[in-house]
Amino acid sequence: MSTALSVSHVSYRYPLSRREVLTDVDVSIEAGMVAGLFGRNGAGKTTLLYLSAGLARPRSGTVRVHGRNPFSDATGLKSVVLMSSGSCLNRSTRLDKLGLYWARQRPNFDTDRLAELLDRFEVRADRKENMLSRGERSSANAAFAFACRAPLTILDEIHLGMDPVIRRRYYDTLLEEFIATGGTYIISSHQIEDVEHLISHAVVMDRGRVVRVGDADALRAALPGARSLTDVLMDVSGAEAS
Ligand SMILES: Nc1ncnc2c1ncn2[C@@H]1O[C@H](COP(=O)(O)OP(=O)(O)OP(=O)(O)O)[C@@H](O)[C@H]1O
Repeated sequence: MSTALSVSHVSYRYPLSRREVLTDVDVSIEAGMVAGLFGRNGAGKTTLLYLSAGLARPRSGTVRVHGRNPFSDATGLKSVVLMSSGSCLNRSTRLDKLGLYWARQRPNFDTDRLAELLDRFEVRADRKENMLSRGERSSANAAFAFACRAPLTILDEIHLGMDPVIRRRYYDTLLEEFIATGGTYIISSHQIEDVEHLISHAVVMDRGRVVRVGDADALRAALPGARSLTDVLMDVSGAEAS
């Protein structure tokens, strides 16, 4: 089995900040799985995903996507797509036109799939990003992420703002894409119960460190009485159930 994402001894501090937000992080995600990244607010999840997508360079350590450096290697960069619920798309270009542009930049981009998913998520393809509601923006981002058909797809809290109907369609699409492409997907979400049944591997972060990693069933089984990965998260962060 090949490794989709390999993060070794990565530490990171934001420019102008003196505080290290990632400390000696080691994560390895095998290709062809859906993995979940969990942790409390400020744990460092988005920062880790940012580095994994080559959007910043670690202060120390290495990040590899399918063996390539996503920060400095154009092939590595095209092997990964990271989308969140915020503003990820060009604001002033119609989504269908933007899809044509993305197709020129990304080798596997599927414009027909983009049109199909925008329709499924009820986002008009003739809209520009700056005309979308919060939930529609998340849905458009998800449609672009899936249409990339990248070897590694990273979805960072992308469900935020989606209504329950669209959210269910989004999770169904994730499963459908995974089965159809055999690609690797990393989902970061605080709604652990929503994604727990989709993932086979989990990474749990706490205060800039990876504190649990491995098979999701094994992580649950290792904690006596744990019914979900939320219990594992509560345990690692020393939080008491209310
Ligand atoms: N641009 C920035 N400059 C300085 N510090 C930052 C910056 N962005 C994030 N941080 C800090 O880095 C730490 C990790 O943030 P990050 O966004 O990676 O956490 P997270 O686990 O994704 O949190 P959340 O679940 O709240 O989204 C936090 O303490 C945050 O305050």
